Amino acid sequence: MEIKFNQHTMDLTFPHVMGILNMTPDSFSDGGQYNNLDDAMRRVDHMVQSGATFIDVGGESTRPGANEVSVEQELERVVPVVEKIAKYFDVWISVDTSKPQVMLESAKAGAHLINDIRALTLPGALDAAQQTGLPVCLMHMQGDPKTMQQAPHYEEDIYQTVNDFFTYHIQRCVDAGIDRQKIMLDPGFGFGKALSHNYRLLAKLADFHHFGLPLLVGMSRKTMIGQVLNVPPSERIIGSISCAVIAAMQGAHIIRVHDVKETFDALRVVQATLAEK
Ligand SMILES: Cn1cnc2c(O)nc(N)nc21
Repeated sequence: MEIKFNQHTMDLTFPHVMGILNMTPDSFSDGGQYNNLDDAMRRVDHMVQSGATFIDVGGESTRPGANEVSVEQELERVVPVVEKIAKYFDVWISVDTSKPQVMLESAKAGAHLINDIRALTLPGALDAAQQTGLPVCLMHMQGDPKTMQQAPHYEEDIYQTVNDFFTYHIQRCVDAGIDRQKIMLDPGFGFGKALSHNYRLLAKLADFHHFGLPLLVGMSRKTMIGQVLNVPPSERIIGSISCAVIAAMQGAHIIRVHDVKETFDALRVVQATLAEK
């Protein structure tokens, strides 16, 4: 599995670790420790040295209950960081945004992937993504971060709901001129889902391979782990690694995490196993 775009080839024939770089003051897990560029670059260096081959740069917290951020604020938080990572590091840069302007500016600054938790549904987002020519990750979410966890409910099987969501949004992107081969899919763990919804999606993750597209997953330190272990985010690393291994053993291509070194080592054990399948 590989994605070709703008003279780049993204090799997804092995599982990748995507390191999280929250440039937000309220990120639910790293508490916004990286409020300035130098701290952010030190964090990126640590994650790349630890095995991350993707860095996901976000300027708007997407945790449950999070407030929205202005486009100016998001541009200020994200674009300089994307620019500096592109200049100093050999790593795929993902921009975690729903705003068209942030997509366009980040692409100009050197981003390689658009990671939109809202699946390009804000006004102008679909066209902006198409204009960048970059690969896009389409993630399922019910509702929005502010309210999504108040009472998540699905009339039908969550797998079917997410599967139909992917079918619809892939077609929407193709109709807008985005090459189908540039699309990645993500079930959106924790985005408008109760505990059972999250684990059913994890249990059936491999069934999404029928689309023939890369799968990106993010479960790191999330409530779906906290609810099983009854521990705070800082004590969810073993649960997070467990989720990463369960996903990678089912062929997930990109695992979005806080704990890069630990996940990288776990994925190398997964790779050794899959190589003997
Ligand atoms: C920004 N962000 C937070 N959680 C995420 C997840 O699970 N997937 C993707 N694609 N992005 C996420």
